[in-house]
Amino acid sequence: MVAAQAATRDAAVIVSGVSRSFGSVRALSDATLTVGKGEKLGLVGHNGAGKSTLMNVLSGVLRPDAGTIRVGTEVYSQVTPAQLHRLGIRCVFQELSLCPNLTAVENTLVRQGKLGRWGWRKRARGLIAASLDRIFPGHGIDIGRPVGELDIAQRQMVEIAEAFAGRPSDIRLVILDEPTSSLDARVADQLMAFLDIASRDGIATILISHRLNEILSFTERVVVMVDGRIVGDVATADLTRPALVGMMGHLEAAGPESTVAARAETSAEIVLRVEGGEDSLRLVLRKGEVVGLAGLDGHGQRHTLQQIFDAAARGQAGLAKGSAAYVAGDRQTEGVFPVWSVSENATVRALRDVSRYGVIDLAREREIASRWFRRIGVRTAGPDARIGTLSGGNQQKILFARALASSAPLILLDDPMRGVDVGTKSEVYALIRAEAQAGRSFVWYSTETEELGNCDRVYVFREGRIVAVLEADEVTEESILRASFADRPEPRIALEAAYV
Ligand SMILES: Nc1ncnc2c1ncn2[C@@H]1O[C@H](COP(=O)(O)OP(=O)(O)OP(=O)(O)O)[C@@H](O)[C@H]1O
Repeated sequence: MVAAQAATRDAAVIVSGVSRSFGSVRALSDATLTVGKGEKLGLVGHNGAGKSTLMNVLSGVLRPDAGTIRVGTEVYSQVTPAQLHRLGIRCVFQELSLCPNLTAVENTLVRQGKLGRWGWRKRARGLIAASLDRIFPGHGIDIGRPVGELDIAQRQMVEIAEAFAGRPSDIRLVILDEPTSSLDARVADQLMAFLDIASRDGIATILISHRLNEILSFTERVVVMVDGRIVGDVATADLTRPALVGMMGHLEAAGPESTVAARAETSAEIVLRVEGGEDSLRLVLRKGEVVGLAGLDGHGQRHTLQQIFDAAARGQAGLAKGSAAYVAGDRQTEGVFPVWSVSENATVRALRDVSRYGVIDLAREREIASRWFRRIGVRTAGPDARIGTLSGGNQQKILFARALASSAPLILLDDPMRGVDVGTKSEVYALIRAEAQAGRSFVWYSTETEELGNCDRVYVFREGRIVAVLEADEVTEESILRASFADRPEPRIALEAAYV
């Protein structure tokens, strides 16, 4: 395909003919790529296309089977992560890589290595605090807390700040794998504005993202991967969204992702009501409806979902016991069972359906799993593959299959499309609508504004309260931000909900 490679003399890094296989899966095939000094490069492709594998080779985490990496004047066929860190190549991993029992400050020491024997804590604190303040002004993160106690968006911010900590002249290239997948629009914008500054400082970035609008707005050049190969390399100015989706392969060239128009019957029975006091805005969910939760991340949306889930798990507040299934976006801490197979992960919520007299019927387990994998388009080597061998987006799809394969009438979605590719997303949106039409009800928290257009109604949260209700056609980034920052008296809502 077209080659719009950066000029070699200004190259920060040159990857030549790199391949990597996992057993029979050829994850990366003869990849060749030049990243220019200070360049903002986008890397896109369907789930399992090989993007993370390329990044892992570039960061020294994976050894390539063939090919070389050139950094400055040196050519390497194999490098260690420590070597690459010294050469100024840093990564922000999709499955965040911070040690959860250490604080952000201690993690900085682990990353940076040499901070001296004495006073390292103060130096590490200074580095991470400065980096967080520079990229995410007003972040409010306590860098002295163990990282495992931070929510997923905060962990993502710390991971990003770690990668950019230090003098710009020491950093050559930062690869960011889905860095905004848990960030709300405001924080994602802060990051994008910072990437411009980094670029002016001579730091090159590779942005891997399924948020194609982000790729089109913030990069200079886009590289497209399909099935382990680089199939396109185009200046962003010459691209449109449909053209980009088309280049990503046999995925439908969808327009904007919010394509699900059907509306639920307004007279359908109410299945859930989250009540406040007088004058407060309440959340009402009817059978067959899809309602969205929006607003800046961390303003009570996730907490509300968890309260509903807990009430359903205990059979309280009018909800039948076990009537809700939860799809977590934070798959690392709340989602997958890492040493289980993909079918075990998918059917764990439907154990009653796949067992007889307390014994799991393996054939039935595989049958249910395979059916849902086909519906959701999971790419896996087979139902017995370990879930950890799947690409991030495919792992996320398994969590979806788990919830939908259960018989729960109420599905709670906690920003569930993290890292899912654009083609699959539109299929999953249609699937959600089909399940809603069949009588299931959905409460869907999303940090992606576009996605909320799929909902019948959207509730905007601010400081633990619902401050606005938007109809689907009123949902825009601007209307959500306006409600999120509205300077007016707010109705009080008690999220210790009363359910019907
Ligand atoms: N450790 C592993 N063992 C076996 N197969 C693997 C392993 N890591 C990756 N793969 C396979 O390699 C292929 C490429 O995966 P990769 O994670 O690079 O995709 P990706 O483009 O980053 O996808 P996503 O958008 O979902 O993150 C997939 O088929 C995946 O299942």
